[in-house]
Amino acid sequence: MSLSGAHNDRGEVKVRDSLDDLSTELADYIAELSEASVKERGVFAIALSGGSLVSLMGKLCEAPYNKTVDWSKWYIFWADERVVAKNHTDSNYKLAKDGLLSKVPIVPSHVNSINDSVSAEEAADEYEFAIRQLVKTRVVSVSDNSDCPKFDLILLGMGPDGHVASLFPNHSVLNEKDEWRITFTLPVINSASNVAVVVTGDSKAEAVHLAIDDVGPDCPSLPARMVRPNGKLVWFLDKPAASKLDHPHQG
Ligand SMILES: O=C1O[C@H](COP(=O)(O)O)[C@@H](O)[C@H](O)[C@H]1O
Repeated sequence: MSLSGAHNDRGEVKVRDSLDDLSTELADYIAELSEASVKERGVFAIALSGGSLVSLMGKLCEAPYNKTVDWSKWYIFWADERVVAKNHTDSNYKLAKDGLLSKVPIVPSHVNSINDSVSAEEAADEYEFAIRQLVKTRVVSVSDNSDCPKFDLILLGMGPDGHVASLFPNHSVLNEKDEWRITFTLPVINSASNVAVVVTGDSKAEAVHLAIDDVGPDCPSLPARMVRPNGKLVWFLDKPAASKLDHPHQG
């Protein structure tokens, strides 16, 4: 059984029975957004995270998606990256390369990863500069309200503590208004046309509840709750992750 529906002002919530169903739903969603974006803008600017997300995107490497998606129009970014060498096991670039990018015909020059041979600060500055250049040429759109990039899609996972990307609870970077950094800050995430948060497992159920349900002002700095894009927000959950929602069948 699959369920989906609007969940107050916290976006659309899709709950799937199995990881297999969730992966198919996610692949369909990404493929549809890619098609719409290529039709409208000629390109698809997508930002990835680390963790379990990449393996849940695995169906994109299989039929029919591997043949129907216009990979030549994809521009890849990372919403979350660690400052390590690109061949390091902690590298989100490596994770995506091994699990996705090496399996589909993405143009190598469209892959915007960090420079791993400079300091964290320099890498952050370079990454922001590179994105600004692509905003200038409209490979990445620009927000209607600020100079922030407006990615066609930002994909996030969430930790059991409610962190998204590398935005952890009670961290000062949650208040960042100007800098984009290597790990995207909230102004960048919230400027996207589409944001999907993909969460599985019962260890995340409480954080999912706190991020989505009407829980009052008790957890103001839960990063996942601060994801409120100008565009569309969709939650992809398996049943264990959705198990503490007030109305898991709402909508
Ligand atoms: O630490 C991180 O965790 C989240 C969630 O990862 P998951 O494996 O539990 O899905 C991930 O999205 C983020 O990129 C990473 O830095």
